[in-house]
Amino acid sequence: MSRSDDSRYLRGGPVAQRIIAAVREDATIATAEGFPPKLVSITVGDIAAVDVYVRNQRAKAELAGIGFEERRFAADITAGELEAAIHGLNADPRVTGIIIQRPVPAHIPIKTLQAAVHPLKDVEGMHPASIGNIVYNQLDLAPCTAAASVELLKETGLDLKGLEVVVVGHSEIVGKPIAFLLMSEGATVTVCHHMTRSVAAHARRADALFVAVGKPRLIKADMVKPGACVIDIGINAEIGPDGESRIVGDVDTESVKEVASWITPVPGGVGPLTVAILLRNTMVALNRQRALYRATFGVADTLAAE
Ligand SMILES: Nc1nc2c(c(=O)[nH]1)N[C@@H](CN(C=O)c1ccc(C(=O)N[C@@H](CCC(=O)O)C(=O)O)cc1)CN2
Repeated sequence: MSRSDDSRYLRGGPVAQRIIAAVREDATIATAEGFPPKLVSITVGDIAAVDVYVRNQRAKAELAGIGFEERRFAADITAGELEAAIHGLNADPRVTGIIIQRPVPAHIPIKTLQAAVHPLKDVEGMHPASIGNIVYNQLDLAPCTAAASVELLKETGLDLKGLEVVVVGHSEIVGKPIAFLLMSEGATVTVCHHMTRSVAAHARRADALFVAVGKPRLIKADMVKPGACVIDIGINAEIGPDGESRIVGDVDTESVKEVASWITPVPGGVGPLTVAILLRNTMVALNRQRALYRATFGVADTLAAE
């Protein structure tokens, strides 16, 4: 069966379109009221998968009526120089959201950069003070890839309460937030990582399996419970047999789709939804800024546009 007509594929595109249409309405109103949303992306160094992400962010931000600017920095920039650039963006009232694309080079402590972003402009909720919100079940602004992955699981209609979920990968931007988001929904969550003794043994028990490790085709059919939902979060660039660069996930899709009831394709699964959620988060951040202006200055909240 071809990719286009297989109902087992859980596609992010249709959900992303719905979200972007709603964001567009919000952004149009906010702009008319003198508060145009503007997202600034910070990229450090050259990484092909990140370039794909940023290209899609720009295209979808334009569709949603959100201003988008990319600031690119050389891989040998210092952490101090980057922090100074971020402080400049924090102080600029025209900038309403900041995203730091990951990964950054090893000499830059990512936590220091995230902590430099003003929490009100933190569109990923990755400031150390913001990431704790999901521990407290405040879920309206969560890290985008994690939120997109959970949103796709919800599309299956499975009851999340008590669902056996296994997350392979425990990064702070994807695996850990997924675990917290799912616990908030009542799922029973197991997180596997590089010290887990048998990832396969855990994975085979899962009603829903999330994979985010950056290892092409790590998960094979014999690691998946029949009827499970498999959410593939891997974005790995590789050269295909035709000599062209292509993106593949962490799941061996062709074999796993014979066992799973749902599987996210790569590309076309979590990726498009990640971008849509980033734009939705951008509006959540903007609305928090507006609420603060209102609380501080009364009704006038047109400062950003002036
Ligand atoms: N600050 C962050 N950095 C990173 C995150 C994140 O959530 N926040 N996650 C990944 C992002 N990423 C890979 O580096 C990535 C995300 C989304 C897409 C994407 O749009 N994919 C689409 C389109 C593919 C295409 O046009 O060929 C899809 O999968 O269908 C690409 C990459 C790491 N960094």
